[in-house]
Amino acid sequence: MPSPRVSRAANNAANPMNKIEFMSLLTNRTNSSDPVSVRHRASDSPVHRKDSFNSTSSTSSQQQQQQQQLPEEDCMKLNPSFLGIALSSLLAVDLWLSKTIGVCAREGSSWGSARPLMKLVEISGHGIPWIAGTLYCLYKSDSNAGREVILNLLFALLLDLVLVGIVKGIVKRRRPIHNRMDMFATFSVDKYSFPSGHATRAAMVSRFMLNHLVLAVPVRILVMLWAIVVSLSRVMLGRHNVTDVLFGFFMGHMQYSLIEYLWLSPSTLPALFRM
Ligand SMILES: CC(C)=CCC/C(C)=C/COP(=O)(O)O
Repeated sequence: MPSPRVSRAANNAANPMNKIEFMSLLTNRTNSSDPVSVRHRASDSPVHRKDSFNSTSSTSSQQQQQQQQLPEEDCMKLNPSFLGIALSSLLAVDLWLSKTIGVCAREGSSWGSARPLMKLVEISGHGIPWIAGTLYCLYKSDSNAGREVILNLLFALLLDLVLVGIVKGIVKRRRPIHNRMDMFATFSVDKYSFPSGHATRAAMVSRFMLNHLVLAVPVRILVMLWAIVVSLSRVMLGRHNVTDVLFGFFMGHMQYSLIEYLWLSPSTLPALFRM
């Protein structure tokens, strides 16, 4: 049986690269006072070890410069930032929670029998009934104050469609894979899910109604519940992830504040109110 020393020597003779690589590691360790070798030692990644072999076979200054840059690149790959980890974790929780809540995503899902009811809730927050209803109220309104409020609601609904379309087009987040795309009347950007247009509309319209209509307390509670149910139904139907709806709800509130700021009135836009 050959001794370990003899077999190692035989191995090195068979594969000279082993010996060279071993020597290059040794050189890096022994020259610890040399700043360049300390830098080399900073990375023990296989990529870098391969490069230290190259440095022994070629010593051009360009390659040395390249080697000095590599450890920092390696660090970036091996140590992702805290923000990166936090975002990936949030995404994982979002996907898991959305799949868990998506109990009406299919007829065969655990709450599949409630799907037709959820689709009615979906239509109650759709843009077409809201725009058509607002136009009808505008046509029927006989007071200037009423017309002003309804015109601003129409403006808010149109602005919502534009802003949601822009954000969806920029973010381009796909709808959840468990969603069945059987939605009523959609635009091309509605293949994207961030943010939920139903959630923005529900938040904005409910705030608008609570602030500009005189409503009895039970009706006010119903309006708030409607906004919550419309938003929740988006995840239950599998149309959206939780973060799409949460951001949509927040964006709807912001849109309402924008409408308040841009409020159209006979003094700011007299031509619109002369009709
Ligand atoms: C066709 C019109 C006037 C509006 C489209 C409304 C719609 C389908 C929005 C998408 O909502 P989600 O982003 O919540 O799925």
